[in-house]
Amino acid sequence: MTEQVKPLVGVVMGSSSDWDVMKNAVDVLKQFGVPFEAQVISAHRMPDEMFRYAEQARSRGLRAIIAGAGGAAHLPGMIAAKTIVPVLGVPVPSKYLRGEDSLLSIVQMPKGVPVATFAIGEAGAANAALTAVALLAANDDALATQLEQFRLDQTAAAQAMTLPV
Ligand SMILES: Nc1c(C(=O)O)ncn1[C@@H]1O[C@H](COP(=O)(O)O)[C@@H](O)[C@H]1O
Repeated sequence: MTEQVKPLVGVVMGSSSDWDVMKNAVDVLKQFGVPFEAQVISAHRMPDEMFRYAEQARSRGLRAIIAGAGGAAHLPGMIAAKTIVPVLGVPVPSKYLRGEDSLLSIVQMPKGVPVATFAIGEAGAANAALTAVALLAANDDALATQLEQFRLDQTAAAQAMTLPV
């Protein structure tokens, strides 16, 4: 029997329709070898499951929760209301308001219940995961070295950019 690695990061989203955006977070966690779990939890459609997830997050060993939602995006804030595990909120682009509604729903938290809020869409999801990696790297030298290398590679790629002039 193989031993299950306990997830350190939880990735949750309000709908499977958020996956194309939120998979950018999952891809980063996979790239860094961070144990994670990913699932649909909707504050509006699954409130009891959402509270249970938030209440158990810390005792289950999660160190960060990446929560993405679109429109009336209450999921990140309501999870943050029920746990002290850092919540990283990702506004998913919405059908009618291009995600500006999602962004404002997530970012305008009352003082005392923070959600670290990222940019709308794919870059926001990837950056949320990179921030989760950085949080974990504070107590993990190997992960810190990996993150340093990622940034060096990124710098080299930018330095190698040319223009068609
Ligand atoms: N904002 C929320 C929440 C929530 O905050 O709990 N639950 C679902 N949704 C959002 O509704 C949008 C449309 O969902 P459907 O595609 O399932 O109709 C999605 O972007 C989802 O995140």
